[in-house]
Amino acid sequence: MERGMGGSTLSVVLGGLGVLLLYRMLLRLRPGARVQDAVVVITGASSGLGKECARVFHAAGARLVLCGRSAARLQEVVQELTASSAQSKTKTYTPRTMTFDLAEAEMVARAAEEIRQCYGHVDILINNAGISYRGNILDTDMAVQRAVMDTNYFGPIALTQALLPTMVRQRSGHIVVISSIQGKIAIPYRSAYAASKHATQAYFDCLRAEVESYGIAVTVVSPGYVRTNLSLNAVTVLDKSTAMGRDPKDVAKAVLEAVRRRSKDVVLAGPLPALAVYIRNLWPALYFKVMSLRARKEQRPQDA
Ligand SMILES: NC(=O)C1=CN([C@@H]2O[C@H](COP(=O)(O)OP(=O)(O)OC[C@H]3O[C@@H](n4cnc5c(N)ncnc54)[C@H](OP(=O)(O)O)[C@@H]3O)[C@@H](O)[C@H]2O)C=CC1
Ligand SMILES: CCCCCCCCCCCCCCCC(=O)OCC(=O)COP(=O)(O)O
Repeated sequence: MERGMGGSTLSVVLGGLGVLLLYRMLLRLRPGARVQDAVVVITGASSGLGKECARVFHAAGARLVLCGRSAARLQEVVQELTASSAQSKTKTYTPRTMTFDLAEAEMVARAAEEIRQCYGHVDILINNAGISYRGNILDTDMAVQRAVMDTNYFGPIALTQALLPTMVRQRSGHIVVISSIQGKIAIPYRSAYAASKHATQAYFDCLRAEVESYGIAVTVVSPGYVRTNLSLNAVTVLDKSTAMGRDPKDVAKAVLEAVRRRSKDVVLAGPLPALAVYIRNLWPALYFKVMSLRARKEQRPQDA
């Protein structure tokens, strides 16, 4: 009798898993959202992951608006992309550029207006620009905490809110934000950065629920280390973890795929950081212990 019940529980579980797998396979078979001719705005397009996103979305036939602080560096990207179009079979467009500092609220508002005027609407906004910061909290000025928040959080949400009404009017759109695995777990000596990415995750999770009924999708992408100059720009050395990180080309392809699939939350990290996200939620005491050991290990001699 008992064995019979055990057998039926097992078949219910296996049946459930089978239905789940089938559902996931069917989801994959759905035709992806169209990127050809879509108006795609990418921030931080002058280097690293933003530049690679520009490459893949350009090759997919998107009409790009590339944003950054340096007009010259953005023009270099435009020239590279235009040169690459010669061999392309897809219809491609010469990207437009927009120069502004995300940390300057007034500049963001003006830029949003100009971005809207480029093509009259925006289909996809990729909030990619960001800066890193490493340092212990005792030595970190409030000015630094605010500066990281301005670039990584307030700038992207200001741009998003300024472009949102056009998406609501057109009843379609897609907002992507490049967060970090540090939006889901906090590691020592990254207070400003991890806080800005946690805030990002929370804001865009709220946004997703609020705008779904207007046909607008929201994707939060949380990569682990990516081989770019992010740490170089923050700490003036390219650290080992970043140098051994994922190829930004692969991450950019995953962003394109996430847009096509209208994915909600994408983690692009190795097994250990991915496990850490679960441990943080399921066994916080263990996570805090591991982080405290890590903080001691990385403590600089003068802090000891
Ligand atoms: N590299 C990594 O290991 C990881 C990166 N990420 C995230 O990926 C995103 C891209 O970073 P990544 O490509 O690695 O780093 P890069 O330093 O190569 O690129 C950062 C981009 O952001 C732009 N930017 C920086 N500050 C501002 C500002 N105030 N206003 C406007 N644009 C600005 C820069 O443009 P310019 O200087 O020309 O203005 C640059 O194009 C970031 O959000 C980062 O947090 C997430 C996880 C891991
Ligand atoms: C026995 C089970 C133990 C479970 C706990 C495991 C804890 C493992 C911790 C792993 C931490 C990984 C951190 C990865 C951080 C990262 O990839 O950040 C990328 C960035 O966003 C940029 O980082 P930067 O360091 O340059 O600011």
